[in-house]
Amino acid sequence: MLTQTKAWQDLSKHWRDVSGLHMRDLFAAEPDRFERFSLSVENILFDFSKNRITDETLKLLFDLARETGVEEKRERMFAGEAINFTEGRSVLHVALRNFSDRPMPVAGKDVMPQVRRVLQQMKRFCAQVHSGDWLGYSGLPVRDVVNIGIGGSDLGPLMVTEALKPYGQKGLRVHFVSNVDASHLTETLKDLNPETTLFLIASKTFSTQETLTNAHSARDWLLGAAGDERAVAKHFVALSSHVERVRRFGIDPQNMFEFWDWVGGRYSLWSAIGLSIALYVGMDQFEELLAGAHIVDEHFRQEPLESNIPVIMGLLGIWYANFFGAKSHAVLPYDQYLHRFPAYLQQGDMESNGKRVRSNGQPVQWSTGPVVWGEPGTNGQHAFYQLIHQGTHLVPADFLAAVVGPHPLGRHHAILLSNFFAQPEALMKGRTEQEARQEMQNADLDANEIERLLPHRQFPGNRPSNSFLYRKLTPRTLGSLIALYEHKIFVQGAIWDINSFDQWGVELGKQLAGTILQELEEEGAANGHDASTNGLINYYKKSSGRLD
Ligand SMILES: O=P(O)(O)OC[C@H]1O[C@H](O)[C@H](O)[C@@H](O)[C@@H]1O
Repeated sequence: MLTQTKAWQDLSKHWRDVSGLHMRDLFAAEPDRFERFSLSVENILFDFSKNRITDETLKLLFDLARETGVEEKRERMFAGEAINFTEGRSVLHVALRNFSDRPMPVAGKDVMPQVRRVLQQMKRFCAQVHSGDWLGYSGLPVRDVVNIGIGGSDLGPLMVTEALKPYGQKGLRVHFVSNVDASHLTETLKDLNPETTLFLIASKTFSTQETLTNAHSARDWLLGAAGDERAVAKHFVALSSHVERVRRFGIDPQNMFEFWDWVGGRYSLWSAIGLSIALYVGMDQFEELLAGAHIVDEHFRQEPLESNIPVIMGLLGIWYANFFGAKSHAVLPYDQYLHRFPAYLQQGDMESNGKRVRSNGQPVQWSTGPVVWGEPGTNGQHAFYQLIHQGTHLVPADFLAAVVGPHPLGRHHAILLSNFFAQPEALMKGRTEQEARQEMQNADLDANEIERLLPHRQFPGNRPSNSFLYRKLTPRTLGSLIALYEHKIFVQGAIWDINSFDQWGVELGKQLAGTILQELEEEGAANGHDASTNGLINYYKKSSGRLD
């Protein structure tokens, strides 16, 4: 039991000793704090010195990782064991970017040949589309690619294609339709030409209601223009693990790019689900993305815990969630191209570690995954940073930025970076009473006014953050960044003793929606639910003329 491990108990005691320390004082006493508490991998500098930690804290956190078997669990993942124990599946997204010659076994069989086969198939397909050899029903090449998928079949490729805009291939545009709200598909298709549009139907299960509904409507849109079923083969490909359902939808399995049940949806952008990425940036750059992730996989697998970045990211998160009671974690990219990164990590982290049951079936007695949220800096500064600086919640935050911006435009990048450096500093230092008073005296406020405003204008600081400073947002660096977070999530799930790889909680709402959809479409009033749900459904039915 986690809370009964020696390391946990030592950490609890240690927390009482250090939680009152201020990082200002730690920095004043330790001039080498930055050198001691920063690491790097693949052009990414990870500075974790602005955390409420001492050497002893880190030592105890590493003890916790050891005592809870993080290293053994990591080995079990890389060895292809069925660590997704509620679904009996391996968790082997690392195989999708395995550039070593190590085999990756699932149930005793190396999966690398099939991984390479699909990569080759993606490569051939990208070449055909890029060269203009892949033709639509009227003989025109592809101009627009529409990925229809949701959750892991949307967020990863959407985030990556946004992040890698500067690497977009000329002439090919990508679009993402996820929401079953007809507005999403309608708005996307309104400016597209069916003759030059290619749909990627991305769904691991190929049974997701939103995706299939959108895919059927997209098919009708195409057939409305083409008038001939044979057009489907030229305009629809499937990215899925379920060949039978793909066939039933009417997509030729020849046009299917396969992945496997050992790839979790939220870990799938490295698989065939990444086809929109490969089409957009080219297969070479897609492989660079994989290579960046592979570098971090090797780092995670081989580095001792003490210099292992994802391990440290995970442990720091545990320090705040379980000892300081932090409930959320902010991800703040000072990089506009990463504007979907927080949204992507919301699924990655919250669907993985939003769990309340241990591996032995007992409820956990400790906090698990935090609420993950964020927006690009500097926008967030003008919206919600106030709460992070001065509110009553402790919000550990990750700051991310590139040394080299993609657009040399005036002083923009220097200004952006000045904010990237200033905010973590301000969070750490706060503003003392003395400083606040001095500032108001300098502004010639009268003495009474100064005393009245003093409590409002000082703030305690001591708010922790990590800074990630990478050289440039290349496909390789992006791959590394994403993999760092994937493994962080793994480390935390391992310590919390939960299954980071299932998502049963998502099911209940889906089942209820199925029943309600039927009720919306049939005669009469709904009466099988609680009074609120009945009331809402019947209000809707009356208002839309479906009920007298
Ligand atoms: O790829 P699909 O099978 O269509 O699944 C899409 C998404 O739907 C589900 O509800 C899960 O919660 C997600 O983990 C998954 O990524």
